[in-house]
Amino acid sequence: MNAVTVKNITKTYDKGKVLAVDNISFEVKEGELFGLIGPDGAGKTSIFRILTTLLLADKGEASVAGFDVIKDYQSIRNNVGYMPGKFSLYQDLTVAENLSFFATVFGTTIEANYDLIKDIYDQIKPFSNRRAGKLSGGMKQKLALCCALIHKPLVLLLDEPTTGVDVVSRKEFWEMLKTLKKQGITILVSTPYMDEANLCERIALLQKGKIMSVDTPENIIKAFPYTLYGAKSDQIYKLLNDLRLNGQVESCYAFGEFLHVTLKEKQENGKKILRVIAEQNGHSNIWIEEIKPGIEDSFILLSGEQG
Ligand SMILES: Nc1ncnc2c1ncn2[C@@H]1O[C@H](COP(=O)(O)OP(=O)(O)OP(=O)(O)O)[C@@H](O)[C@H]1O
Repeated sequence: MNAVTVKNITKTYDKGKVLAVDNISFEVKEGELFGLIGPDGAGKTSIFRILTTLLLADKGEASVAGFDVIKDYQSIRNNVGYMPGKFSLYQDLTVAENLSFFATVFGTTIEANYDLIKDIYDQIKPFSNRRAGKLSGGMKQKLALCCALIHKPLVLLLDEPTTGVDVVSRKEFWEMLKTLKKQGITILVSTPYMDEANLCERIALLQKGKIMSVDTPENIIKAFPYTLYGAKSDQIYKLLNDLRLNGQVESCYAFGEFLHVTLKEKQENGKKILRVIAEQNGHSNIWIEEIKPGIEDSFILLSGEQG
């Protein structure tokens, strides 16, 4: 059975003027760790709010844990754990009070489901009397996850849980998700960070309310149809412009300290062609190597194809 089914969902705002979600469909299998990957404004939060019954879609159907988002909204609320991007904690309540509040709302107790949250809660237990508003970003995130898990949900929906959190906490958070997955919980998580896509079993790449691809990160990367080159010289910005203006170059964009470049035609001697272009434009300290594409490269390519 699918844990989440989204079928031809469309959502607009402002009397149809803003198209936030554009006829999207995807499925999350039971026990899967599935990522919705896309930049700000791609439509991630709208999808989560539809799946958690907080927002009505204009068109389409969706179900979570076998329950329809409209007909069975009450059952969804009881079987889904939701960690919204913002405002999921009561800042004036302590860590322990937040947790017991969420347990009470769901008609359970902290003790009844403690085994599920124990490993995560142990990390914030020393601060159980501290107000949530006074916690660090990483600790807030752990507490919010405990609150979303306290009623032992079948499906966990996490909207940008690692946005604004330091690198170490982000890493710890993904470790926690792996452990929860092993305990049989289905996880749908959104993120604008492309590096986190590789930590999911399958992903949907989302842009301007449309899904561009749904597959494993490995397959999405494998489908990248060009040979990719990394390039730099002592005038990197000039090199970017020079390559973009050259008729043989298909795409060129800045990526960290390098440029990522593809050529229109598959060439045996692509490295040499790029070096000659750079030299003809007066560059020195030229470095050009064939490199492996990543999810970011696939995302940029698919975004371009989508226009
Ligand atoms: N209540 C609203 N009224 C009007 N437009 C909205 C509303 N909520 C979202 N939008 C617009 O819909 C689009 C999708 O927004 P959504 O919040 O779903 O995307 P997102 O991927 O979660 O991005 P973010 O991380 O910025 O929230 C954006 O263009 C956004 O400005």
